[in-house]
This record gives sequence, structure tokens and C-alpha cells, in this order.
Amino acid sequence: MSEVKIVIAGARGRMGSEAVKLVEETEHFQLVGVIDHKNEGMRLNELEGFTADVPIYTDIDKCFFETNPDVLIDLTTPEIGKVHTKKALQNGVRPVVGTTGFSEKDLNELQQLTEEKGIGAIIAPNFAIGAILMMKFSQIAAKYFQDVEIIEQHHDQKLDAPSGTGIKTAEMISAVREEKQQGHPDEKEIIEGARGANLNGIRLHSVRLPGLIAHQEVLFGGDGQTLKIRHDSYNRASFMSGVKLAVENVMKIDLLVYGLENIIE
Ligand SMILES: NC(=O)C1=CN([C@@H]2O[C@H](COP(=O)(O)OP(=O)(O)OC[C@H]3O[C@@H](n4cnc5c(N)ncnc54)[C@H](OP(=O)(O)O)[C@@H]3O)[C@@H](O)[C@H]2O)C=CC1
Ligand SMILES: O=C(O)C1=N[C@H](C(=O)O)C[C@H](O)C1
Repeated sequence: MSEVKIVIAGARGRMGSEAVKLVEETEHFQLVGVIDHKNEGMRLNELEGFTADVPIYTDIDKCFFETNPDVLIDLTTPEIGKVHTKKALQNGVRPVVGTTGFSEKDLNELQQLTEEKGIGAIIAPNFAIGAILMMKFSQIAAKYFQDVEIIEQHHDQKLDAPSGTGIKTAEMISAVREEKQQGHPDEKEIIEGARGANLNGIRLHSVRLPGLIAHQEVLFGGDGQTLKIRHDSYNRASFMSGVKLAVENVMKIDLLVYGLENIIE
């Protein structure tokens, strides 16, 4: 594979700093710059913990113009991630987006823009291979068990709830499950929110605690039995093989792919 020139947005963050390591360690990847909201004019290796000698930009247009990247890896925040993805597509840069918190409307807009530009884009709510399998296995199980609830657990610095993975799991299950209103028909929430979020009748519960990283359990209930499908990420390195796969694949496609399950057959 020929060399892929990469810019990372959110490089100082928990995920971004792992992505910097991944890019530095991968022979056919080249880090050409990073996008931040501070440290304009500095080099990344002037910041503690980094060795990559690349420029830091606070202006994404200037970054794209000066570094001419093939791919933008975005690992920022729900608000800014959307702006960056749009800017990347407008500049002919292929986005690989791990940032979560995109709405259906955002995804539709980005899909349209991708089609207009005719270049690849990947938005992956979860890059961990085990999490992709957890979602795929849940989709299989949902053909046999109509009753399902999702419990996702994350660190307490997470900005969005439910998690992107929780939403994607519910969407994948909804695609194969006959819609069902679960629980007792006369059920009443004594305290609002007690039954969690509701996506097509599937309940999604979000736990936020220090000490956690990223965990999800999908619980199915049937006659006298339950089935639990669980995935745990214990560190951010667990996401990096998926980031690598996404970067390699985004160079070969000319459409928007939402979810790595569409790439890992
Ligand atoms: N798809 C996946 O597999 C995974 C996705 N995620 C998602 O990735 C995103 C990042 O998560 P995480 O690394 O934990 O978060 P962090 O808060 O650790 O990192 C986000 C980084 O983005 C920076 N940032 C904020 N605003 C801007 C901006 N305007 N331009 C450039 N950088 C900016 C932050 O800087 P500062 O700290 O100064 O604000 C910070 O360095 C989240 O949306 C999370 O849900 C997380 C894990 C796995
Ligand atoms: O914010 C996180 O940490 C994570 N976010 C993603 C999500 O919202 O699903 C992926 C993973 O769960 C970690």
C-alpha cells in the first residue's frame, strides 16, 4: 500500500494520543500535522509526551492547505467533530471519524456531501474489533430474542449519552427485530428516566463512573432464560487496530461507511 498522509484532530486527547502512536509506528502511514484548539504555531514534540515533529494548527483550512493530507482522523468532541468532518470532505480529505454524538440528521448530511465529493469517509462509533463482534452477535441473537435491553458503561469524562456504540447496537438490532414495546403495558416511571432511553422500543441505560473505560452488555430475555453479550475495553490501545483498518479502507472507497461492521465481514 502506498504511503497515507494523515492529520489527527484531538491529538492531545485520550484517543488522539494513542492514534499519534499508531500512525508513527505504522510504516505506510505518515503524520503530517495535528489540529488543536490551542498551541497554534508550536510543533507537537514541544508538548510533553510527544516525539512527532509535526506542526500544530488551530485553523483546519490552513492545515489542509499546508500539509495536503489524504486522511483526517477525528477524535475530538461531538460538536467539533461534525465541523471537521464536513471541512475534510469539502477539501477532498477522507475522514476517519471516531468521535461520537452525531445525530441521524448529521449522518445524512455527511452522506450527501460524501456522494457529492465522490471520496471515501468512515464514521465508526467503535473501533474495537471485539465491540464490533458484540454488535454483530447481538444482531444475530435479536432474530431469536425480541426482548432486549442495552447497558453501556463509560468513564465519567464522556460527553455524550447514550454512547455511539449503544445507539449503533440498538440500530443494528432494530434492523432485524420486529418492533416491540417491552415491559408491562401499564408500566409507569416513578422517577423520570428510570427505564432509560428508548430507541425503537429498545431500552438503553448509560452508566458513568470514574475507573471505567468502555463497556457494554446486551441482555436478551426469553422463556426462562437470558442471554448476555458483553464487551470490555480496558485501554484505548484496544481501539487502534480498528483505526488502522479504517484508514487503510477509507483510501479504497468512494462512499460513507457508518460502522466498521460494514468493513469486517
Ligand atoms: N470510535 C471509537 O472507537 C471511540 C470513540 N471515542 C470518541 O472519541 C472522542 C474523543 O474521546 P477522548 O479521546 O476520550 O476525549 P478527550 O477529551 O480525551 O480528547 C478530545 C481532544 O479533542 C480536543 N479538542 C477539543 N476541541 C477541539 C477543537 N476545536 N479542535 C481540535 N481539538 C479539540 C480536546 O482538547 P481539550 O482537552 O483541550 O479540550 C482533547 O485533546 C469522543 O467523541 C469519544 O466518544 C472514544 C473512544 C473510542
Ligand atoms: O467516549 C468513549 O470513551 C467511547 N466512546 C465511543 C462510544 O460512544 O461508543 C466508543 C467507546 O465506547 C469509547
